[in-house]
Amino acid sequence: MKRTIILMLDSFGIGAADDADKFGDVGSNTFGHIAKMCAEGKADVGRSGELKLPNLSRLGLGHAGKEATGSFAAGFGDNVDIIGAYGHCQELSSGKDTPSGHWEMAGVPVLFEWGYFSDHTNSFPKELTDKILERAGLTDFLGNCHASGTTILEELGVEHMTTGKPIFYTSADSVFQIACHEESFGLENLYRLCEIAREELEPYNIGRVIARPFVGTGPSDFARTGNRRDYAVEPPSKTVLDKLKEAGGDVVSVGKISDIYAHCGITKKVKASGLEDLFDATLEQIKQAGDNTIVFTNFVDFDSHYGHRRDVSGYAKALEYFDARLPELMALLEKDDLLLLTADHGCDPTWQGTDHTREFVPVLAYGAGLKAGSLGKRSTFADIGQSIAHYFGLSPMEYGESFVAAAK
Ligand SMILES: O=P(O)(O)O[C@H]1O[C@H](CO)[C@@H](O)[C@H]1O
Ligand SMILES: [Mn+2]
Ligand SMILES: [Mn+2]
Repeated sequence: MKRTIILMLDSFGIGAADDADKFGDVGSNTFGHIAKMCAEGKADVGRSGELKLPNLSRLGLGHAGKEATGSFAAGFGDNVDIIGAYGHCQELSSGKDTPSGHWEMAGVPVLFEWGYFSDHTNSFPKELTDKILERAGLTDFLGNCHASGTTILEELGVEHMTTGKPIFYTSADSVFQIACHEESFGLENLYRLCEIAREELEPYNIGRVIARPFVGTGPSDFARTGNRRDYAVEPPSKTVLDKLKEAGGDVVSVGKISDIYAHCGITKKVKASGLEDLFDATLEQIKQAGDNTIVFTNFVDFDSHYGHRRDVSGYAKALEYFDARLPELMALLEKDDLLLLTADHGCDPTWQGTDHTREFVPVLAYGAGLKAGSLGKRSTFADIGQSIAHYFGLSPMEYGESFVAAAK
């Protein structure tokens, strides 16, 4: 029986990539800086002390971090019995965004440049927003800037609720984001507005439109909900997910995976939000998964709740929760299953600003006859996609080098 489980820890980078200078990210290290802050007693909100990730350590996380940066993260060292194959992957794609990272790990790096709205204020061309408003039957909008999605709600959420004007904002990512109140504006209205924006953005080469629904009555209780929806463009060529689907296999998306691949190569979508629900849903899908199946989960909270919010304690606590639940998941694995843990980019919560950071991502692989030990530095995330193709006996991907043997 052949099954691959991919646990995608959104934003869990393990040290500045070789080309971090092009992004202003030299010295960034999501994992390393969280561990350092924990060891210094500076990440004690809701948790305390050193970062403790015993199960990820046994899979090789600490060692992968050491190979990526030259030294072990604080609290991690050699005194662990390694059971996984571990490595660190450089990104080939031009951007440090979520779709690029995901597509590349499925074998399709993004070698073209995305469009960006790089002006921090008056970010959007008037002809674009005019068209979107006209088609949606609206007269005006708020925002028109780079922003953190929670800060902009504090600033403009009340005005949005009283005027009915949607909030349009962007970031260093190739995104057009729309925040609207779930009740006063309406969730379906927000989704419709995003679909219009997706169409009108076609000439601008923007990776994603993101619906950012929220609830609450004012800045003190505004909260974004799990009804976020990402409208991505389609990957530029077939990913390993498409290949397995075409070969008659199953590709189960848990959380926002399906959205990120624009629903290409997915045979089943399972909705879940929040770390606990995402983990529960993953376990349930592994229990149900038959032969020739990928179960692929995006754990988005690391990025959206903690990385972008620059919340070190929250990030550490979430990692410790994830780690504590890993044994439950590993107990469900069968002999030939392939377990892969990785990330799509960094989002160092100690870094300036609120954007992603260009980092190596870990690849921790377990099962499928893999020998414990180092896989070394991988020159592209596509090694993951190539390994999956090889494991399932699919035709090779154009990019990447496999680190697993084909399963019998
Ligand atoms: O600040 P929020 O809305 O979470 O936005 C973040 O999430 C988006 C997608 O990753 C990016 O634009 C990033 O800035
Ligand atoms: Mn991401
Ligand atoms: Mn992000």
